[in-house]
Amino acid sequence: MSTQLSHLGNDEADATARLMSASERLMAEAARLFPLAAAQSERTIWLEAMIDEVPDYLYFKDLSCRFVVANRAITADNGRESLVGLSDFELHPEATARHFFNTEQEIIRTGRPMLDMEDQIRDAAGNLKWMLSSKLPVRNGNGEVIGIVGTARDITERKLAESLHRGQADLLKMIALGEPLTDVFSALILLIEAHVPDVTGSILRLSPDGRHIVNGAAPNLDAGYCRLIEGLEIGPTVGSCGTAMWRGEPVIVADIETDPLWADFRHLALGIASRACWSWPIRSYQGRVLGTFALYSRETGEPSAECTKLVGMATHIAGIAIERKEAEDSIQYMAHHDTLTGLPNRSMLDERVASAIEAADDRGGSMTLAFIDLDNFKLVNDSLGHHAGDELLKIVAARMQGCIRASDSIVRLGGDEFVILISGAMRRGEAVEDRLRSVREAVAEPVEIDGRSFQVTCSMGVAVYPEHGRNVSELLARADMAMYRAKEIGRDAVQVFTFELADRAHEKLERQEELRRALAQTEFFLQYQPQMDLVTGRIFAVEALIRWRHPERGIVSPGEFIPLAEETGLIGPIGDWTLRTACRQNKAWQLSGLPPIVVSVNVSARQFQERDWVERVAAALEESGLEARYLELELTESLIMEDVQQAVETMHRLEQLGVHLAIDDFGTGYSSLSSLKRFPVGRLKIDRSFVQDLPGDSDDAAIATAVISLGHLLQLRVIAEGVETREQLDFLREAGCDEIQGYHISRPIDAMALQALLCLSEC
Ligand SMILES: Nc1nc2c(ncn2[C@@H]2O[C@H](COP(=O)(O)O[C@H]3[C@@H](O)[C@H](n4cnc5c(=O)[nH]c(N)nc54)O[C@@H]3COP(=O)(O)O)[C@@H](O)[C@H]2O)c(=O)[nH]1
Repeated sequence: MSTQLSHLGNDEADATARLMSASERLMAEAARLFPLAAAQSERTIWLEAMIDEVPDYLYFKDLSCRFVVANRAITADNGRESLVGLSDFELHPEATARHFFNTEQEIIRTGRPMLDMEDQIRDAAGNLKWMLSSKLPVRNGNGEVIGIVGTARDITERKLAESLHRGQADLLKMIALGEPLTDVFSALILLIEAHVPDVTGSILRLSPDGRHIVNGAAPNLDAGYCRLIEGLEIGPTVGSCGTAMWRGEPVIVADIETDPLWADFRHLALGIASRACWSWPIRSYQGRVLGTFALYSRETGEPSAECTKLVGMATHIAGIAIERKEAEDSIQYMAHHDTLTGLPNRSMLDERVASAIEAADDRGGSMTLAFIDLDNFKLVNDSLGHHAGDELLKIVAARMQGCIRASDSIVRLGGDEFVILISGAMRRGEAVEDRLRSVREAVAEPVEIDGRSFQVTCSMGVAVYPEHGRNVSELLARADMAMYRAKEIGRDAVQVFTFELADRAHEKLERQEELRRALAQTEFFLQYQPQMDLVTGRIFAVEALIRWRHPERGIVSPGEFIPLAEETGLIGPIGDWTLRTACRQNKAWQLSGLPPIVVSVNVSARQFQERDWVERVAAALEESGLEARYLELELTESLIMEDVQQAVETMHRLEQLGVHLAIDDFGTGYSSLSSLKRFPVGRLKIDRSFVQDLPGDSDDAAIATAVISLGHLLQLRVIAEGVETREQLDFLREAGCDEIQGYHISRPIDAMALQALLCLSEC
């Protein structure tokens, strides 16, 4: 056979040359093996015999595309004795044959080979096969094309593996893109059905309670059958799937008709002409059973090893899909719910308020937001610990949820803050306060945590759409504002928002800003009010009293700004400033040669409760160089009574520093005599209110006398404040009071004036 390839391109010439040289080598090999077969006819016989041994298809066709030579592989696969003289039209369906014919005619017409073509054919046994084929022109000695030579190789397995890979990749992509689980399941089942002949797949899931069958997908299984098995309780003999889920292991039923596992359900399966059902559990990464992947077959029997391997892949992918969906669902849940109480959270509130507003607009109606804050929750947290605080929140949340109507929602904003959304208008004659009463009452029911029983109340602020705000943040801010007002008026109350409230809050905010500025720009200063020993007549101490030199309002008294400073937390830095300034001033008086006196500084509750308060007192003393015995801290009765245990501890630490402690405003609080005994204080200060009507008011006279006696019984010194008259002084001296403070001696004065006063009395 001679070859003329000069007219072909390089690649094509190479391929053709390879094929031709392979034939030549084949012939040379035949000549080497059979040197004695010299005659051409004999050589042809040997050559054909050799060609028949090749497992790939090898053939030669003439110009009309009829087989001239065809090896055994192609002949047998076509179910023939010989293909010589036949065309593809006699072997394949019309469309396939036409495709082959057109390709081959093109090769003959152009003289160009066609290499590595992939074609799908059906063999004589009816099996679909994928073939990789190359076809090349064959020329005679004159270079004329006289036919084609073709080779083809069965690549069905490789194609199946490729399609399986592609299918898996597509499935993983679907999972990654979060496509619906039923779509992923259906694609998975179709993939397996495409690779396992004559089976119908199904995926079932296990219900969240771990007890019931839930349909996943079964694109080719009878829908009526699927409906009938939905919700069945899994168990030791519940067909293949119910049993596989129950056992957590594959259940291969080769014959549904006889297998006892199907006793109660075989009529269902036989109704859809299924004779075998093989079910494998789908598991989570940690091994939890999530569902089953099952294959139904019309024939009795067991799955092949290949099928079992494929299903292994399928259950793995189904497990990933379900776990991902569960993770997605739980992320969604967490994004919209509070983990502690299980109530919806702020993001859910936004959505619900938006749709409640929409509904109100549609009906021309309204909706209401109630902002709820537990009263003194911090106290529970601080005194009983965070565990108790968390428990309380859970209990209260459940109680509130139990009180609201199905159409309303309750949300935890965070901490001890909740919001109730009341959709729609109130009923005729019903006020919002009535609607919220049951919630307040439920909250106020006694709570028992860790063996301790106590009660909490709550304060509520209400804002109504559309009167009080147009959107969720406006409504929430206004309900919050109203809630603060409810706290201000004594807690355990409901306050509906009003625009006057908003003005007040705005004003407050402005004053708060002014306070900040005052601190930054040192607009504060101290005045000092002398305290006199009634026996010696000596000024032995002064009380430091803060003042604010406001740029527009002039001197502002502490009674006006201390409560706001306490509320906003600014009392911390303001109190520090007072303490440091008073210590520095006292030291300065000492350094100026005056006899040492004690400076008394007021301490607010919030300051006193700060964790590092004692350290801050120590720092003020150290910084000023003042000895601790020349500093007295005035604590009010009510401050101490907020948390007696804690207060006594802090007082002892202060006592260890060496500072004096006094109880201010004595008589206005509720200190019990037993607790008073435990306070390491040196002085009681009779409140001004009991002094101002002395000596005329017999009640006040009795109280003042009693406080003096009580103080002395406890070995405390007693000072009376607000002494304005000689008569008051005389009465107090007569009653045994040790010391006095008041306008009668001196109004609060600045440091220079006090220095002069001290100098006058001492020098
Ligand atoms: N936490 C802090 N509280 C402080 C500080 N400085 C003052 N205060 C507290 O503010 C309240 C008002 O104080 P103020 O306007 O300074 O009034 C004090 C005296 O001026 C007033 N006083 C004294 N003598 C008389 C008198 O004869 N008549 C009369 N009508 N008033 C008099 O009494 C106030 C002192 O009270 P007290 O502290 O209870 O001794 C007041 O509660 C201050 O405590 C501060 O720096 N921090």
